[in-house]
Amino acid sequence: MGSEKKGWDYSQLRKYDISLEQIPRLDYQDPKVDELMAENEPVVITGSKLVKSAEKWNLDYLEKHMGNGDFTVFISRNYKFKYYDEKKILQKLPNNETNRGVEFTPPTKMVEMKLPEFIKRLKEWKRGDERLYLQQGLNDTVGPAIVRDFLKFDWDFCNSIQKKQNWGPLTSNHLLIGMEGNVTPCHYDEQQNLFAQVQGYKRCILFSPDQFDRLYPHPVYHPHDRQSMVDFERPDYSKFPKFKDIKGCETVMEPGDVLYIPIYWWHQVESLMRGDHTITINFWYKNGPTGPITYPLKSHHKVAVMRNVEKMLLEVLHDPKEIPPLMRALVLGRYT
Ligand SMILES: CC1(C)c2ccccc2-c2ccc(C[C@@H](CC(=O)O)C(=O)C(=O)O)cc21
Ligand SMILES: [Zn+2]
Repeated sequence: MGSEKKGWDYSQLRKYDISLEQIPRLDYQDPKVDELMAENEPVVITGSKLVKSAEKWNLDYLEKHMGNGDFTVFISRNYKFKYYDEKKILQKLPNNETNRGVEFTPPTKMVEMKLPEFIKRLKEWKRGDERLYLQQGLNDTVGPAIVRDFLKFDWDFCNSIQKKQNWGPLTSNHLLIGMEGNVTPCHYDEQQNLFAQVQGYKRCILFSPDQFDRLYPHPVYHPHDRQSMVDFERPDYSKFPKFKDIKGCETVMEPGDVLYIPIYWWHQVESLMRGDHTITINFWYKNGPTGPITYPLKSHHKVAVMRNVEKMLLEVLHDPKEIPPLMRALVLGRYT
């Protein structure tokens, strides 16, 4: 990103000790876009009209047209919005023991909020206040004008990608309204994601699934399943030594950009500091049928295998503490 007018500068990015390449930015008509997506490689698609009908979605327009339904808003006392799965907080073990001895305090609160209140708190926010992040699945509770804009998304564009890449059905669109400086910490999802930037600038840092052993995800049974345990701002290299070798890629998204976040790819997303609020719409698709399995397995297949092994071991051993000794006995000295 040279000196051309880009509407942001490096002082608005958080500093990490991570080596990052640039994610390619290609025009939506460039055939290389399809090639990269077919390889499950991330790419920033520019110039599409995917969410052009939403470019007028500023806060006043949304306040006027979003209807008076409740919206899901996450509240955090710091700038991080680390996702947790509520269903995994209080889980019963088969022998009726709760929590598997996991003490978990949710790092964010999830509340239902009317849009005018959310916008008021966004506008009145000052340093030290709690931060807010609206993350609402777009459904029919929104007002008719928003439905009209939604229907005017360039569905031919994303439908043609879905078909070309042989993806499964579109499962959801989420409207994300974040405060400047908000960070969604590093995690992976099990869906293909077309991440469309509508307002403001968002920095996306991505890592391939083969960086799994450098990002130390929480155990599968943990509420923070799929999220990295490493705090990028203060990495604990004694607990997570391989994080030092991490290799990733990044981009700063501008309004109109569409980032392809391939299934199982790790991503950390931050709304630029001092960059005003951001608005994003994501398009999540189920993955298509896995084609002919080739060997050695692709790294994202290995992640799926590891998840299944963890689930099976937990099912039979009951106690998570029994997993490391059993895995060591199985591997050390035998599969070296
Ligand atoms: C994980 C979570 C909370 C969730 C649970 C259940 C249904 C939907 C979603 C959902 C949707 C978007 C985000 C944030 C976004 C990154 C960013 O823009 O901050 C991102 O990570 C992505 O688009 O994949 C996060 C979530
Ligand atoms: Zn995600």
